[in-house]
Amino acid sequence: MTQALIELYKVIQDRKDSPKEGSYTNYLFTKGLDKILKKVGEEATEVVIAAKNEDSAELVYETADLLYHVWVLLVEKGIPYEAITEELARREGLISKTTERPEIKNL
Ligand SMILES: N=c1c2ncn([C@@H]3O[C@H](COP(=O)(O)OP(=O)(O)OP(=O)(O)O)[C@@H](O)[C@H]3O)c2ncn1[C@@H]1O[C@H](COP(=O)(O)O)[C@@H](O)[C@H]1O
Repeated sequence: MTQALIELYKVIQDRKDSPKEGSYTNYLFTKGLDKILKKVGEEATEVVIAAKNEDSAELVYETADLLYHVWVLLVEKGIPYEAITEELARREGLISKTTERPEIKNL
């Protein structure tokens, strides 16, 4: 899972650095930040709708769409994927500590 997401981020970064004809990713970069933000919002809404419809296949499909568009946003904003993986790892550490100390669970 992590590796697939990292590979996807690298392909998106490569499209930004070396635009490719017919690339949907380059279409988004050409349109700019507002278009990318609109897509992130649309895809997030589609995730919510799929979940409410109890359609697992649709939920998987829309989640993949959302993850892709969020990665496009991060590349556009110049945020490396390591910033996300490190933040998740840091939280994993925090959650372990919280589990060991239930008295701070609600913090
Ligand atoms: N993971 C994705 C991916 N997920 C979703 N999409 C595109 O996101 C769009 C979402 O569909 P919509 O109907 O919401 O949007 P649309 O009507 O096509 O476009 P808009 O006019 O709304 O922008 C579709 O065109 C999908 O093809 C993706 N496009 C590309 N990738 C990956 O990105 C990498 C680079 O792809 P290219 O940029 O196409 O070379 C490759 O690894 C691809 O697999």
